[in-house]
Amino acid sequence: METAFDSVLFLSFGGPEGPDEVMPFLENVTRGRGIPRERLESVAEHYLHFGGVSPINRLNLDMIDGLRADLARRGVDLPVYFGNRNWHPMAEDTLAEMYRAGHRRILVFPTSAWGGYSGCRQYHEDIDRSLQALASREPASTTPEGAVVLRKLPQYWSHPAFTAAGADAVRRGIEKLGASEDSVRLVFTAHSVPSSADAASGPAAEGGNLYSRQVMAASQAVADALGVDDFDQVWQSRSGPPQIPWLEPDICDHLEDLAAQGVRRVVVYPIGFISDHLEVIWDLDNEAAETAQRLGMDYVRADTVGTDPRFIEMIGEYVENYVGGLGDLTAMGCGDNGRVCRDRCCVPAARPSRPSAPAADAT
Ligand SMILES: CC1=C(CCC(=O)O)c2cc3nc(cc4[nH]c(cc5[nH]c(cc1n2)c(C)c5CCC(=O)O)c(CCC(=O)O)c4C)C(CCC(=O)O)=C3C
Ligand SMILES: [Fe+2]
Repeated sequence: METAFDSVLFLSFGGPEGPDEVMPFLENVTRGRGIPRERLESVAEHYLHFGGVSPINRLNLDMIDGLRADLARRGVDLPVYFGNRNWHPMAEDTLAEMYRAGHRRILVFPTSAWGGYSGCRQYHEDIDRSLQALASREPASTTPEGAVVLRKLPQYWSHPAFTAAGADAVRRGIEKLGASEDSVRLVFTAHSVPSSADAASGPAAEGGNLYSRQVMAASQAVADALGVDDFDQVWQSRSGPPQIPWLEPDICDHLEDLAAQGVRRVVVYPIGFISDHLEVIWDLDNEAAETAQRLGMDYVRADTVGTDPRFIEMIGEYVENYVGGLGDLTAMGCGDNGRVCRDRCCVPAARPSRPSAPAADAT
């Protein structure tokens, strides 16, 4: 097979690997974001509750293993590298390593399914920042002969495999609750974002709110696959000062409302994330689970898609479709070298780029 692309960068958020890394990691995440210090300290405690280790890196490496096997099955002979926005291995370092290994045409798979600033644009910014770092480390990368292309793969929130894997996760969650006379309320959750950032994403003609509209459409698709008419869309893990509006309702407030309505059994599916990382295991398995328990509700948190074979195959399918250089460049979220997406996906930026690069050299 002729390959226009020679490698894959699996690009994610990053997470600490021990107690000493928690604060430096959080400082990278929140640099220039105006997140109150108290919020940082309480989030640090969530990480410290798990020994300062976020499961996110291991979960990403598991998906990468799956992807490697899937690519081998397809006969797509591309190495898969791993890099992050906020912690080691930093995307900047991984890109330099890839460059030194001779890779010049790189497909980037982001671990966010979504559009909008946090879901899409920030990954373009990571690519841009990594290229800037490469220019100073490897000046040849700025010459025509040494030039690099990093092509971000499209958003996959509407891919049938994402829907099917999610529907099965919910099905398993419902089974875990066990049989009962009482019906089960299905609740979808995704990471909250500032309402202003949500409003600013997506074509103005369509009313902005790209991220929340995508999340709701994805939830609707999973509900349809399950034949469920009644479900709720809620949000989680908000940060930022309380006076600034973020997408609501929050999952815990919503559980209170459901209990007041007499709902006794809930399955919560974190459709906003692709692995059971800290935002899932803390905010849902601890906080929301405790809230449900206090309210006397039966509560099950459904699995994220993670290493579900259909989801891994979806990633492999994207790589295979784009490897020859023929993939659809107009697909939402797709773009080269950190240049913003077509279709006015996450333009205009809800916020300026970060004022400075994160501490890529910190250990
Ligand atoms: C839309 C979205 C996704 C989904 C898309 C995607 O997956 O990319 C996501 C994922 C994640 N968010 C994560 C962790 C954090 N997010 C924070 C802060 C923020 N997230 C935001 C949005 C999102 N976040 C926003 C608008 C902020 C405010 C500050 C800012 O504008 O940047 C903070 C700061 C502290 C706090 O929570 O206040 C942390 C620690 C982890 C890693 C978990 C682990 O370590 O296992 C993951 C995968
Ligand atoms: Fe985008």
